[in-house]
Parts: sequence; structure tokens; C-alpha cells
Amino acid sequence: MEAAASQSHAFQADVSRLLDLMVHSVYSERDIFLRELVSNGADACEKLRYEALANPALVGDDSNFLITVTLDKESKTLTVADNGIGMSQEDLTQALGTIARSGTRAFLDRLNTEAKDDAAGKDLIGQFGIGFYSAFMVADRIDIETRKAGSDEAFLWSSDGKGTFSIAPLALDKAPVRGTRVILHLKEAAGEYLEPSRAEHILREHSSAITVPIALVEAPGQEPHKLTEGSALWTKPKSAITEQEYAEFYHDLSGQFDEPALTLHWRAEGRHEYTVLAFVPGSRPFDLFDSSRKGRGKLYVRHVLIAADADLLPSWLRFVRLVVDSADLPLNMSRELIQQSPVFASIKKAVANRVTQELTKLEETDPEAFGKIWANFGAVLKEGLYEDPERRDVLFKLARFTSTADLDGKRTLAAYVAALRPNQTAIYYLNGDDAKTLAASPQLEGFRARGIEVLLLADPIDAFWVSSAAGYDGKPFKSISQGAADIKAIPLLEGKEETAAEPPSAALASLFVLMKQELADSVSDVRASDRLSESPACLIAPEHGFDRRLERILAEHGQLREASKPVLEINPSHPLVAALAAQVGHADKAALADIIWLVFDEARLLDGEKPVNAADFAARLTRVLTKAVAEPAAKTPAA
Ligand SMILES: Nc1ncnc2c1ncn2[C@@H]1O[C@H](COP(=O)(O)OP(=O)(O)OP(=O)(O)O)[C@@H](O)[C@H]1O
Repeated sequence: MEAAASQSHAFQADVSRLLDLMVHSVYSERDIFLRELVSNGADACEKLRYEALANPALVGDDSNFLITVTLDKESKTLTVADNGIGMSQEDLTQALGTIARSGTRAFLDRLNTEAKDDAAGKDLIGQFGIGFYSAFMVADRIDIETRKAGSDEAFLWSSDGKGTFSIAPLALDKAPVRGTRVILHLKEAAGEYLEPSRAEHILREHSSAITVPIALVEAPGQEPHKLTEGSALWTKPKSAITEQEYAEFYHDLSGQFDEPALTLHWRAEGRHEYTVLAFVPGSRPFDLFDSSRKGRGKLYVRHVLIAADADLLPSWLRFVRLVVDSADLPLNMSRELIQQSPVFASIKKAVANRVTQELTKLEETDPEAFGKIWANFGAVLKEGLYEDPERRDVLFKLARFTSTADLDGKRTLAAYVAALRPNQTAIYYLNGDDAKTLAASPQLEGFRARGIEVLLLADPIDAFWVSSAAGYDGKPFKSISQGAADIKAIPLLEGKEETAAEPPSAALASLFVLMKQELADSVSDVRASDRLSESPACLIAPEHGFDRRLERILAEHGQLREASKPVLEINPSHPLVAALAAQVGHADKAALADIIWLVFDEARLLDGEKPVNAADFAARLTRVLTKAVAEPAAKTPAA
């Protein structure tokens, strides 16, 4: 009967690829499979605990959640059983035939882009949790017997991990009363996991993150003995928790296997009562820049897991992995309503305050440790400068920048302001796509000559906060690629005197008129510049409107109907400008036009843009080069 109703299904292509890797894996830390299975069992118990709030009959009189690991040397099986929520037929196909978790998806993406072979793939396994599928590292067949809580149907899922799995109905007398048994038929080379001491060691090592008790049955028919109580780690006093337990908890919570850069654990007892256990990861999570910008905090109410992906912090702190367990939030509401309640909002605010305070404390007491956090998450924290004006001052204190005085990205605003030049009243910055290119921008020349420090802002969010923040310590932020430079009042550094003679003002004025006519559709103005000392020209955004970088970002996202035309600033003391000015009215108009366009396109190139028209640019350059090479040759008599 059962065999007749068995249905075979193919794994999703991605799963097959993953399984193939698992089946052939010689990954040395394959112990992780047990952690993953126990963690799934605990998740299933937590899900049922939550469902039972609204429907207590699902749990009935068996409210003692338990994970039981049974070893059977004779049949060479290791079974992980839980009395949690269980799976329906649909759950089985959905959850165990596709890629359910985003961590596994990220693992595969990385595998496709970076690690084409198995050896490199092996290194990646350790960085991402692979979940259930990791069990195929140690098993050549897996059977899952499961019955969903409240259902009178049970199923058997079975697979050897080679492309297909089958699902068949399972007689109720052979199925768990509720929950799931994952039966691993261990590979010959994985017999070690049937040794009770080995299994016990792994289970104890990974148990600190598991909120459900774990029992071990050393051989079929023997009494289970409890290894752990399953008490939630955050409920214990700090003094009773080891570093390793914290780290283990962090690994399970984040699905990331580095060491946390900062661990915070506190209990709030004021207006609301709640406990927080939070970690700043030691490296960037794969989804840090996902457009959803969702937090992945776990919200518990009186130890019942309400949501595993709650937004417990503002999105600019979304890299913090945390658990909040509240004693005050109501349990008789839906998880959506709980997260819309004023108590939730108030807890969220208080947690954000505390995390920010702790970051500030770290910045003061251990700047080096804080520097590492900033290097990983500074680009996200800076989103707070734009989105959370109330916290701007605190964030300004934390923020570190790359500047012309510090290319390593460690400059604070306080240090910047302490080093202002005489008569300098603004904090200058230049926005762009990467700090190295920015450091070579012609716009910086006049600032360098005066020893004025310029912040080099290369994160996309910079263009936003810097244009909305009023300033720091009473000094406004000013883009050096927008509006007039106003730096004449700041003295030049010694040895940087302006020596080069400028052309007569009438000649210069005629040149500017000609340039404006020639470039009419591409620039809003042509004028003399203070900010150039070596280059002939640069582009500047008009005084009012957006910074050029912000404009580019908005245009890329279709948020700008019409880009504004830049101002072309000319260095009057550059020899090219002087020579051009001398030729206006005398030289061949077409030849002058070529040079004017080349000067303009060169300024665009230095700004990270393309010439207006690549073919025109190439033709002009060729004409000018031909002339430059041909003319002296014509003048030189043949030898
Ligand atoms: N013991 C179990 N009881 C009920 N459902 C389970 C059990 N084991 C696995 N599942 C289901 O299979 C899915 C896939 O499990 P897998 O370990 O691959 O990822 P995951 O547990 O969802 O990942 P994460 O650890 O990120 O939550 C789970 O989301 C769950 O729906």
C-alpha cells in the first residue's frame, strides 16, 4: 500500500549541486551536521510553542519539548527526533527539496562566482551554515518520519542525496505522535558518530544556543539521559556564561562562523522588562547590502519565539545579530500586531540607544577594536547619519573617514576640525566612487596648495547624508566640486606661491565666451578657477542643486528627470589656457574648437565619466595629435 503511494520528486537543480558537493565532501569539520539537525529540531519546537499560544490543543498534555538523539550501532543509524511542529506533505516538498534558507543560497552564489572546484567549495562550507543538507556529508541515505502537530496523516521522506527524493504516507503507528525523526544511515567512514562519548561531546559543545533540552539514547531500548536543560542562554547571569558559549550562540544565531567583534548582554528593568543578547559580527554578513535592509533579530516573549526576523533595531544597525526576550509584550496577539505595539517601539528605541552607547564606549576605550567594526560596518552606520538625525551627533563622533590627510580611512571629524587652516570655516569633501580616484582629482589641487584637508567620500550613502547634514561643530560641509571655491582667504603653504602669469583679462574673457558658445549644450558656465594649480580645467556642479555624484546616483535610479549642466572651471595660469587665449580671433576656428572639446572631455574623464561622444573625441584627438606631430616636422629642415 505504502510503496504504491510513494512519489518520487527531483530536487531543484541548485539542491542537486549542493548535495553533490556534500556527498563527495571531505570537509574536515563535518561534525556540524549534528548541530544543524538539533538546531532544526529546536526550531520546530519553538514554532509549535508559538502556534500553541492560539491553539493549545496542538500540544495537549505533552508540553515538555525535547530533542532525542538515538545511536544504533547495529543498524548504523543516528536519529535526531523532536516533538515539535512536524511537517505536512507540502512542507516536506517545499522545505526539503528546494533551498529554503538564504544562507544556503548565498553559499551557492559564492560557490558559482568564486569557487569553481570542490576544494574551494569546501572552504566555503565552514563560512555558511548549510542546514539540513549538510547531513549528506555523513549519511548515504536519510529517512524522515514526520507528523505535523494536529494532523492525522504522517509521511516518510527518503533520499540518497543523488538527484531525487521520495515521499510516501506513513502508518500512524510507525510515526511519531507529533514531530519529526531524522534517521541518518551513516556512511562507513562516519561510524565515529555512533560512539556515545563522541556524540555527547558534540552535542554538549553546541548546546548553548539550543533552547530545548537534549537527551541521548546510547543504544535502542536504553533510557534516554538528559545532556542539557535547554535553558535559554540569555536568561543565565553573565558570570555563568563562558566566552565559548557566547560564541557558539552567536554562530547559531547568525549562521556565521567567525568570532563576534562585540558581545553585549544586559537586562533592562525600568519601564519595560526585557533581556538582550546582541553581537556585532567579526565580518560582513552576506546580506549586508540586500535592498530589503531587514533586521534579523529574534524576538521572544517570555521565552516563546515570536519572530526570527524581527526588526529589533533601526536598519542602519541591521548588522547586529540579537535576541530580545520581553516580559511585557502581550502573547495573545499576532506576531505582526506585537511588532506594531508601542511597547515594542519603545524597546526598539532603548535597544538602539544602548547599542550606540556601547559602540561609543568601545570607540573611547579601544579605538583599534572599534576601527575593525567601522571598517566592516561603517558604510551601514553612516546610513544613520541620513535616516536618524536625532543620533547624528553620536554617529559623527564614531565616524571615520578617508581624507587627503589620512588615506587609511581613520580620520575622525574631531581630528579634522582640530587641524583647520587659518580662515577655514567649512569641512570640505569630495564625493566619488572610490577614494583612490578621488585622491587624484584636479579639484583638489588648490586645496592641497593651501594645506586644506578634504574628506574623500566613496560610499554611495555619503552623497545623501552629507547634503542633508547641517554641519559638525558649527562648520558646514562643503563639496569642493560644487559652487564657488572661496578659498582665496586661506593662505597658500610655503613654497606654493602663485607665480605663473595669467593672460590679460580681456583675452581670457574672449576665450570663455568662445568656450561657452562651443560647449553651449553641455555646460552651464565657463569661468576662472581658484581650485586648480596643475590641471587646465575641471567640472563643478552649479551652486544650487545636487552634488554631481548625488545627481549621478539619482539618475541611475531613474529619480532625476534632467541632469543639470556642470560649470567648466578653467585654470587661468595654465600654459595651455594662456596659449589658447592668445589665439582667440587669430587661429583657425575649427582647430580651436577641437582643443576646447578635448579640454572639456578630459575634465569629464577625470570625473569618472566618459567623453560626450567617443567617436568625436577620438577624431579630435587624432586631428590634434597629427597636427602636433606634423607641424614641428614641417618646420625642421631635412637632414
Ligand atoms: N526537524 C524539523 N522539523 C520541522 N521542520 C524541519 C525540520 N528540519 C527541517 N525542517 C524544515 O526544513 C527547512 C530547511 O531546513 P534547513 O536546515 O535546510 O534550513 P533552515 O533551518 O530553514 O535554516 P535556518 O537555520 O537559517 O533557519 C526548515 O526551514 C524547516 O521548514
